[in-house]
Amino acid sequence: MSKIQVPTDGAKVTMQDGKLQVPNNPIIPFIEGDGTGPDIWQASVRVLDAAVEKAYKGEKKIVWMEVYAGDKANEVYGETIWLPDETNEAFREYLVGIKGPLTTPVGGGIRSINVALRQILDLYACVRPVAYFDGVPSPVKQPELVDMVIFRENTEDIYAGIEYKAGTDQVKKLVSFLQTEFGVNKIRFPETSSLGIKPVSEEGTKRLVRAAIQYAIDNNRKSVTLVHKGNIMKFTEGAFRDWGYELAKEEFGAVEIDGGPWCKLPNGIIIKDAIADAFLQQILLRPAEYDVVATLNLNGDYLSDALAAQVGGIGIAPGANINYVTGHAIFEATHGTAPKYAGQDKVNPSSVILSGEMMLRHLGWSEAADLILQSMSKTISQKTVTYDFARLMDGAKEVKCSEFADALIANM
Ligand SMILES: NC(=O)C1=CN([C@@H]2O[C@H](COP(=O)(O)OP(=O)(O)OC[C@H]3O[C@@H](n4cnc5c(N)ncnc54)[C@H](OP(=O)(O)O)[C@@H]3O)[C@@H](O)[C@H]2O)C=CC1
Ligand SMILES: O=C(O)CCC(=O)C(=O)O
Ligand SMILES: [Mg+2]
Repeated sequence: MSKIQVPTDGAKVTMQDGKLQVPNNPIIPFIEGDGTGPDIWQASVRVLDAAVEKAYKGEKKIVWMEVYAGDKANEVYGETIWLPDETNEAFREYLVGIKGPLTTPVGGGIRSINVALRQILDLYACVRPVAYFDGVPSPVKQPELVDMVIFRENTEDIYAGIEYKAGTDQVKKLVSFLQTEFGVNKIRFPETSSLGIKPVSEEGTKRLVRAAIQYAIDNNRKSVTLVHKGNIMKFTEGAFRDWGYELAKEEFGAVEIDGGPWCKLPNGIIIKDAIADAFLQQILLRPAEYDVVATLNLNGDYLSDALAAQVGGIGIAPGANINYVTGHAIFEATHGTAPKYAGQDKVNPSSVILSGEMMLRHLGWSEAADLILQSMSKTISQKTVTYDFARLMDGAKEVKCSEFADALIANM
């Protein structure tokens, strides 16, 4: 039986001829999230609604529709249900949605619901902009030099969840197959190994790199860097690099610089690559040299949190999961459920609010999105901040999660 209450006063976002069609009263499905999710969502939704109201004076309005996943799905649907089919169907039907973080247990238990949503809806690009707001406390000397947008492949790599546990019949069969059919003798402890499989495809790589290059072109960015560990994982991460360059040449007219492999698009955008370990030190030492980044799933996960830390932490790190072909998109913060702060009305809601800002821009409601950015800058410059910034800022006024939302609304 359906538990989702479909609002009667809204209309669907649709996709026609590759363009999003957005009514003035779009129905937007949302998942509140686990842990600190409910506190953050309650603060964020007020800010998003206030920005839309201020920008469009009632002419446009988001019609929210709650859908369930994680702990709340358990409460609403019963103990074994974490991601109901009708939640997937709602995101499929209404195209654009937003979610809070959901818990994933370590070692055993359910596989990630967050990853499942991306896979089920084929949201192949995880887009995470990382930019600095003046006044945010940062561990680096010149955080303002960080202005990057991560395009993380979101459906492949070891996140595909193809893993076999040590000691099981499955892993024994797989080890034996590798040894007998392929002569593999490099599994150091075959009796006690678990195995994981890392699928990386040409199609998966090319659609992600295509999105990253198109984004760079549309937003006048300077470069796209393919980040990989292709010296070690030659046919997965190395192929990601090669397919990326190939696509840049075949579809975007890139030509090699000084014999390659770096190349340049006709409009001057540089396509380059970096090995992931070196890249992690370069972003600390020379962040201004990097702009749009296209990378594989695991690298992108690590990189997102590391880069977020450079501009103030994952309290202010937004993101989106997008399929540019079907138009499906779910916006979500980079951070997780921060469970130790659950129910304390304490954490920073900025990551979800800025994910909402990305969603408004994606819907074409840029006036409302701009209001959020302006008010975020103003509020931070007034040193009215949540605990995460307050603990590193001299003279800050520490406010609760909900009070930070109040301050943002007052500053619009
Ligand atoms: N997309 C998703 O839904 C994601 C879900 N997860 C899941 O979340 C759960 C917890 O993961 P964990 O590794 O602890 O990572 P979290 O991102 O949840 O939290 C780690 C630390 O980051 C800081 N932090 C996180 N969110 C905020 C915020 N909104 N404001 C201020 N600070 C924040 C806190 O730092 P401090 O302690 O210094 O105050 C917190 O202890 C796991 O089950 C994990 O799988 C993780 C990532 C993404
Ligand atoms: O799904 C999870 O629990 C973690 C996912 C994650 O860390 C991410 O997507 O950045
Ligand atoms: Mg992560």
